[in-house]
Amino acid sequence: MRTAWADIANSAADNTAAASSANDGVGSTSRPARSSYVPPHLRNRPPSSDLAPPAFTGVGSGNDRSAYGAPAGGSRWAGPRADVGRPGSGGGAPRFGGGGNGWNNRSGGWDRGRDREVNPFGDEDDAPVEPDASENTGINFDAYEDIPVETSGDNVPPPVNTFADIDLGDALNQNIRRCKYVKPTPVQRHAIPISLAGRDLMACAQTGSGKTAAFCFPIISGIMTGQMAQRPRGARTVFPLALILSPTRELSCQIHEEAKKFSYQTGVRVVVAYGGAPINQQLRDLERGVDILVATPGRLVDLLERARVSLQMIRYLALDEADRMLDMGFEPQIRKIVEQMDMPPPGVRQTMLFSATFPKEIQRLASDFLSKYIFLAVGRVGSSTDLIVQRVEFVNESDKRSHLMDLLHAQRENGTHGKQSLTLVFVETKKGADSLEHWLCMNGFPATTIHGDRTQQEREYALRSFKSGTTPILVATDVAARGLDIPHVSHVVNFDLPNDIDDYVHRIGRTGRAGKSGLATAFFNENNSNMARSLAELMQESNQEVPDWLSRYAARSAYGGGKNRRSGGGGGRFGGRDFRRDTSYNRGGGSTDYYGGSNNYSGGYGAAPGGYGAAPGGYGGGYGAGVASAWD
Ligand SMILES: Nc1ncnc2c1ncn2[C@@H]1O[C@H](COP(=O)(O)OP(=O)(O)OP(=O)(O)O)[C@@H](O)[C@H]1O
Repeated sequence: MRTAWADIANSAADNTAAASSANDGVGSTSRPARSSYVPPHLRNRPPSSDLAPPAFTGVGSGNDRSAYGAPAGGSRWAGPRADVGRPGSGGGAPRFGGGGNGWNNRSGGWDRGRDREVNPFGDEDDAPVEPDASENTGINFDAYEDIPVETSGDNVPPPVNTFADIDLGDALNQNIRRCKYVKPTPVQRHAIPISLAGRDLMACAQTGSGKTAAFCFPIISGIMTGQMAQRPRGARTVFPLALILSPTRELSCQIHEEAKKFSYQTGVRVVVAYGGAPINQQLRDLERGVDILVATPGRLVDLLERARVSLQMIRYLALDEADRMLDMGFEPQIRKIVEQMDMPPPGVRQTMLFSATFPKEIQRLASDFLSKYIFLAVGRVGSSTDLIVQRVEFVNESDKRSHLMDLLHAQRENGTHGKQSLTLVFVETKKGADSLEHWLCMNGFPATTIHGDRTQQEREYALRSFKSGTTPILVATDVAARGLDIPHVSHVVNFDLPNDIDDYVHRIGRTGRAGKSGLATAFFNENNSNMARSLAELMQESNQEVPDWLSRYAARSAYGGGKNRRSGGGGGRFGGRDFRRDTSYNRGGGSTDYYGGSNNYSGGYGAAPGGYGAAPGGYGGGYGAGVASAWD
């Protein structure tokens, strides 16, 4: 692994030399006035006269995004790198041969007048960081190595094995080292080259497997190195180049924090906007400049309607938890943002959709937002990682509290209920969350709660208190089910099971992240019989022991009950993966409208077991009002 970083270091040294010889002398010597626009790739350039403006090589592109500046991944400084070896490089992502050192080796951060970039890595100095064997170094990441990967679409760029295989630029590489990421996770290995090649992407990979970096790295790198058209200067309107949407405020904040780390000293500025927090502070942040806007849909619509944000210059659109963003709760807002405002259309902007789950009906909806996209599945669509030990226990409604108490006592006795071991308990309703929290506290188990009826301040306080271990139990509704990356969550309890197996996958995915193991316990009773079959299948698929009684429930129950989205007529859970391969969607047969050409489907999964998914019933899913209201 160290070799990989040594490779980067060596290539960086080479690149420095290349950059200085390629550039001869017209750099700006003074900091621009606050009002003048400075393209991101120029912001961190040394204030000396020894750097020339870039020789834009106008490298060819297989995409047609040039109307909005350079083709995504197409324009790089000083021509393509020979060692990148990306396929279809006509439309590939040639890199700037100088490796970006011309501007990346400056430690000053943003050039925006009064702003000084805070070091998101804390007090560490700026010395290069060697990977530390204790954290994020890929321990157990080997657990992901033999996961089957499926890609489909036209001319899929091959995966890379190391970060050194992809030229993300020195500043970003240094931040990757600071994050102590030694090697890319499987989804990163596949998704990053695809995105750097300028391709649209629908990516499905297990919870906790590093999807955030998989969409952030190409965006940051693209903004750093791309030739962007001059952004208009509205009186108070800002024009971000990238938009990352996520369904909850907390997740948007988390992505913002991550993206700030990845973009530290790159000159790329990331701003977050989300509901429940004072808009004025967010407006002030936006006014200071924004390249990447991370937002929840509601607050973004507000900003768009006030004309404080324009999407006219968007080059990159990423939807995290994309299936959630496009289901019934959010779809109208997302359509408004993406289709009815001023965002460039698919094929002009680059669109990336990520989630751990992707029901086929949602895939079909999502295809409206994409152009000639590549479908990537790392592991089975909607599967959970077998790093999570799943247990299901039959517990009657009236016994749930005492059963939970037994579990917590056992944890305490085993010494696993310390600061380093957090327990997340999911319940169905907001009232239920408050009442369980109160009861736990009364019984000597410090707990807090997060749900949609709490103020944003209370939600943030609860999350902080949980993360720090002050209250090692968090009782939550589905507002905390997706995306949150909280270290040391060792146990997820589904006190109330959700009505949708995908929600279960996301909930239990709050543990067993980044190669670490975790435990998930579900309380099951008669009220959950519509979940029996999908739950048993999911457990089987993740090599878990399925109790006999659950198998009997599963055998009795048919798909299609309740709100099980899996029952949808899209072929079911274990059918084909990319919905474009499903004959019921394949209008023309053979090569379809969706592919826009031949495909190189490289699947490798066995046939669907047991005829699952043949059940009738269309997409009858959806969320009860109480659940939906937990979201932003
Ligand atoms: N290459 C890497 N090496 C080591 N750790 C990594 C790497 N990439 C990501 N991580 C870490 O893995 C954890 C999970 O990443 P992330 O939150 O992006 O997962 P995810 O796939 O988006 O999960 P979810 O589906 O729950 O949203 C994070 O703590 C992140 O810092």
